[in-house]
Amino acid sequence: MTTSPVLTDISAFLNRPKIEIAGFCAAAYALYYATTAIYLVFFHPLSKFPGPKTWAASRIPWARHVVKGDLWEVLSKLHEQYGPVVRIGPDEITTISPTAWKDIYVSNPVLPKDPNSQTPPLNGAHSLFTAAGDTHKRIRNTLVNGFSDKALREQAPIIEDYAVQLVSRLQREAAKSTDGAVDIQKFYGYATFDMVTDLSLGESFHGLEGDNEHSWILGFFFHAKFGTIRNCLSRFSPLDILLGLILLSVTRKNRLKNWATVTEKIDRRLAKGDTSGVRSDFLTPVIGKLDEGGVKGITRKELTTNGLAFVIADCQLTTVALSASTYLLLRDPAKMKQLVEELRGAFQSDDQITVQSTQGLVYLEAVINESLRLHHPTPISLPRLLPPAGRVIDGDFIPGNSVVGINLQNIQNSPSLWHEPRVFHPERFLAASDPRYNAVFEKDVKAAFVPFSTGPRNCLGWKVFMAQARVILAKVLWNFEVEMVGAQEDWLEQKAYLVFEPKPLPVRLEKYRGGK
Ligand code: HEM
Repeated sequence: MTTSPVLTDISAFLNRPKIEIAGFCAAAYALYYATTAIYLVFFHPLSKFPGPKTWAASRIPWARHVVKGDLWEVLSKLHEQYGPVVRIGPDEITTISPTAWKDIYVSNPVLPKDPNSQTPPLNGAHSLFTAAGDTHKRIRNTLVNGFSDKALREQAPIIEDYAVQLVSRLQREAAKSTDGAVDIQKFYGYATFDMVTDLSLGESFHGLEGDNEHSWILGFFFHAKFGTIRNCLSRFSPLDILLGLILLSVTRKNRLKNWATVTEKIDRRLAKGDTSGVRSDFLTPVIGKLDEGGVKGITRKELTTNGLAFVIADCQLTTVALSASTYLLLRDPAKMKQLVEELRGAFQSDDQITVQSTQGLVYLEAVINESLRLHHPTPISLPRLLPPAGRVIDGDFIPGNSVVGINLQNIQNSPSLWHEPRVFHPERFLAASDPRYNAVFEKDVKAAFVPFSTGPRNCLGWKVFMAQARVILAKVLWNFEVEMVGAQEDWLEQKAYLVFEPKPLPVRLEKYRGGK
């Protein structure tokens, strides 16, 4: 039998010195990499969009900044250099065009989230954040009534009660602090954690009463970081699987314990049944809609996953937003004075400050909006995957299977859309008829400000957030004269992994002696 010439060639090749074989393989890989890069940069359907060539050729530059936590900052510079639409990866573009909101997040059929931006749930039960298609619709339809205006009115006592507790705790902290400094960011964390655990799981963790639950809050920020890096590595599989396995094994004990705690609380809450009229929370309208078949309502596991997701979203984002508002006001005493005058003019005593009574305080609302604009708690892109046929987005045809998104922080801070975008001007959000409004703000493109996203996947909890932010800020600034400790010049320079990483915000608090 004669040996085939191909096999003879292969066997001759394999008999060459190992160093030569390794060199050949390296050269072949380099050639493959170079030709792919040339294709991606010059011939790929996305090559018509501007952007750095290195980012078009490979995911590595993008991934480097995800891991460093400064992607939001780098993207902002790229938009200034290249314009409203920038190619930031071989298959991804980002836009800060306000007219793109509708095409990307609202138009039918709704574009799915980019799967690479999602950490799959460990137990298979989706939260609203990770669910897709009909599962998302079913879960959202079941939970939505817990977030209506009516539901919020009934939930208000829970929010108000913890805001009262926050003021007492701050008073105690200020009294016992040797240098008078209190890290207000930490206590905002406790207050929002207590509020949202009560609303989502039926009982609070009592963080404001003791310090025992701070590890949960810090754990959420750690998981946001881990999740972001894992999702980034899913572009370089199997690195994501490896990282996942290592971290999952390290955190396994803790996760199981936390899951058991949350499940136990949800079970206890469900056992209480419909408590409307006595006490309302996010679960009140869901009682009776449990369906283990997952056909109509929601399964017990899904309810637990969603309960935990609400806790994480609220506790992290609301804490970051409240800390940013406080910091920005402290840096600008004239704006702080405006707000304090509005609050102390509206309320003679602390107990008048409620979810309802803080509605319509225009300067307070302007401060919350301007803080969200300047320092969005999640300065991320909301990436969506195009169908294979592609789609026209904002007048441009985007080829199939590309990823497109709007970065919340970038669109809210672009000099092309805002007057002095990095300056704190709550006045820009006042009505044009308000004497404090200035015509310079007519340059602002308000359609760019969509901090809770839009369409069927917009934020379910935005009204809850606004209620918490109004009541907490109003109570703290009504009750205390607040002063910053140190200059804290670079406080806004924060790393972001899905969420801005918390930075301590030391303040001095002195009790306000006015009022009743
Ligand atoms: C400063 C506060 C908040 C901001 C800026 C914010 C922002 C957002 C944004 C931009 C999205 C869309 C995410 C995406 O498309 O990938 C979202 C979704 C969501 N948010 Fe919020 N959020 C805030 C607070 C809250 C709170 C307090 C809750 C619950 C108590 C909440 C619950 C949710 C849920 C469940 C979704 C997923 C909705 C869905 O996909 O159907 N958020 N949020």
